Amino acid sequence: MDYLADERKKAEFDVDEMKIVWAGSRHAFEVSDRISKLVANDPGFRKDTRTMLARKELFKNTLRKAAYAWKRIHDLHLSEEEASRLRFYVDEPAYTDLHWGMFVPAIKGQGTDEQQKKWLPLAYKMQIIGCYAQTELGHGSNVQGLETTATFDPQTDEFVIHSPTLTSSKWWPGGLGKVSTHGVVYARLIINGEEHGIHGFIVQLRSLEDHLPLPGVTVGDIGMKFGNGAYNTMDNGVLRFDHVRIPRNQMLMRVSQVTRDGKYKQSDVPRQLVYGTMVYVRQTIVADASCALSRAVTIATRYSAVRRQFGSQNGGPETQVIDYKTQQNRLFPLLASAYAFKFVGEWLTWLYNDVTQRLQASDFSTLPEAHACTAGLKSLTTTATADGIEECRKLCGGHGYLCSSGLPELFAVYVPACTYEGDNTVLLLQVARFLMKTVSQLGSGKKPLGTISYMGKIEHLMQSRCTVQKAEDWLKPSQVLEAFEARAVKMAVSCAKNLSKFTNPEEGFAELSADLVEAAVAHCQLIVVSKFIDKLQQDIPGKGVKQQLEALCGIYYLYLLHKHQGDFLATSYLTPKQAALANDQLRALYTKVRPNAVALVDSFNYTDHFLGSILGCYDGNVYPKLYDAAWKDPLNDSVVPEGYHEYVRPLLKQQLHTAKL
Ligand SMILES: CCC/C=C/C(=O)SCCNC(=O)CCNC(=O)[C@H](O)C(C)(C)COP(=O)([O-])OP(=O)([O-])OC[C@H]1O[C@@H](n2cnc3c(N)ncnc32)[C@H](O)[C@@H]1OP(=O)([O-])[O-]
Ligand SMILES: Cc1cc2nc3c(=O)[nH]c(=O)nc-3n(C[C@H](O)[C@H](O)[C@H](O)COP(=O)(O)OP(=O)(O)OC[C@H]3O[C@@H](n4cnc5c(N)ncnc54)[C@H](O)[C@@H]3O)c2cc1C
Repeated sequence: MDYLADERKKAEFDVDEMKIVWAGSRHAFEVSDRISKLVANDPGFRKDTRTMLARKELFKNTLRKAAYAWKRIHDLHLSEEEASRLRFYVDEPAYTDLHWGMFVPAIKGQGTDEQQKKWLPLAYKMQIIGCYAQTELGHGSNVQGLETTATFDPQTDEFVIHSPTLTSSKWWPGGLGKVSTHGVVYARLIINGEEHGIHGFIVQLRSLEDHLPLPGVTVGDIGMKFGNGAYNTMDNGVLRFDHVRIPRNQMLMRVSQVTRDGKYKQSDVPRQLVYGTMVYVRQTIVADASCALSRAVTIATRYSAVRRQFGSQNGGPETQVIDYKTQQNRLFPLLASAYAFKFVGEWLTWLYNDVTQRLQASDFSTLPEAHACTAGLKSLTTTATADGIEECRKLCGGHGYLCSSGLPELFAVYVPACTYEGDNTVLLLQVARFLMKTVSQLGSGKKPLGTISYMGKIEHLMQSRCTVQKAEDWLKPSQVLEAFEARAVKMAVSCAKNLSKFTNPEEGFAELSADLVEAAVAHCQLIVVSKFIDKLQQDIPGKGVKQQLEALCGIYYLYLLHKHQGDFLATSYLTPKQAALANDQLRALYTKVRPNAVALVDSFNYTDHFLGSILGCYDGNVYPKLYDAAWKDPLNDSVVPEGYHEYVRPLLKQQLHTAKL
């Protein structure tokens, strides 16, 4: 029986068409739908006991699943696209994520043609397994501060890789701890006693015969991480080198080269391309944020429609908690954010591909913008998603705290996204630097382009005032864009003015960094809002689909406007009355979305297997499933628990004795 059938009947739009919008295209939908069902129906990919397994068992099971996934990919002759969807729906962090997601891209992006020809076929066939070994015990954010050294030995035409201090131990790389045979290792290049900064080197770590560490290599796992199951399926590792020698041609040499006679040569590509893999991965993290958030929102929305508390009239049913405005005010902006992040993720993928093509044609002009966008949007979307998953847990009341809700594990797996691939604050400071540079160049005649083109309208935006007179005026895209642009420009200009009061700019930057981070957030929110609005300019087929997306877009920006009212008021763009009208419109949009809420999360097309949540199951039959699951807990295997006779019975006996006295 479908306990959510009444909710589904209320939908005012074509869910099948929305599924295609969410997937990105009909083709993407068909691949995703087919592969998600394939994984869901295969007992080899079960994950329902994951949070109960001890680490060793958990890890072995992950190795089994990764090998099984590889076998299925081969047996079924899956394409690259299908294989990546399969790994996604298996839904278990594994060493393969780093192999495919960082090791291979690092070689592709930073290796010469010759190096790619040698290493990529081995990696594609998984005849070698790689990780991305950059972070050290002492330094993660400050990449220039890494201490591992790679010293060129002209006698033997080799680099000597060495960990000179405890803090230079590599620490965190996923897949390194127990599995990787190779790593792209980042180290300080030294030639003839002279330092040339951080470079990537392909280093073999373990024997391909018996998997033992090669001479001079010390390697292991760094230990349990936050949560049950969760990211503990990954072998994040520690690695030390004791004068390990590698051939010269294992330095990744696309950006710079070391010649046979020890000359350091820089290509005509910018040095920052050494950071290229991080730009690539940050872009994929933005696309993934919408997946994690939409998953949590699906659980919270379905459960909120099933759950009833208070409000019974004449013995009738109680109120569905989704009908409380407070629940809507917490849930619907997250639903809207999931869609917003999807669309900005699609756009960012486009931007990344565009910059990659330009780089190949030696056009480096858009690299700073690509860095600022990937860094800023990675920070914005992962922070909102991690907070959003936790909010969804609270939206599910007490039951949200059970592992069977799926939310604790989802949070534990997701939350390190705020730290890995760049700490979110550190990344926003990068955006702030980019904004300050842009403001300082405004008078120079250099026209700001792309996501900062609004800075070109600085004179108008600094003077302009909001013209909203009634709540519906907040539905006009031009009005909304101007509001977000004026806020962003005014916050950036205010920071620039305050910075100019310092004689030492770096000192000023450090002192004002909290304000600079807020200016960066305002800029990034403008990008997300504008990309959502751009999406709505496209032809979107399907009955009612566009109207629903318009309502969600409105919720996204009006919620932000409400939450950051202080910025908009302080920059004098809005009056308090206009801010109140925005809030009226926001409530009206909640009412519009309410009957469509369950159908809007159905449009994500997640299987029950992928959701991994009793509260979020498609049929809404929550209570019997929760009740049954409780009895399956290993603690209920016996009626009297282990340890009773040892630790509880003696206490009870003692109490009986005291009672007699
Ligand atoms: C999935 C799970 C697996 C996880 C894996 C990991 O976590 S892996 C580990 C992940 N680890 C991390 O994510 C570590 C995070 N840390 C970092 O990425 C860097 O240390 C930094 C960006 C914070 C500072 O960089 P810095 O010390 O070089 O100092 P600086 O600020 O002075 O910048 C100098 C110039 O370079 C520019 N520029 C910078 N980056 C890029 C870029 N990517 N592209 C293009 N350009 C870039 C910058 O704009 C500036 O330009 P300007 O003004 O001269 O025109
Ligand atoms: C689950 C997980 C997987 C990972 N996988 C990999 C991997 O595969 N390969 C790899 O190489 N690394 C990996 N990492 C490491 C990761 O990239 C780093 O932890 C990350 O870049 C943050 O660096 P940090 O740990 O040095 O943090 P720190 O920089 O020490 O951050 C500590 C605090 O200091 C603040 N801070 C730091 N610098 C500044 C500043 N300039 N201004 C203001 N505040 C500042 C930060 O905001 C933060 O609050 C992984 C990490 C995790 C958690």
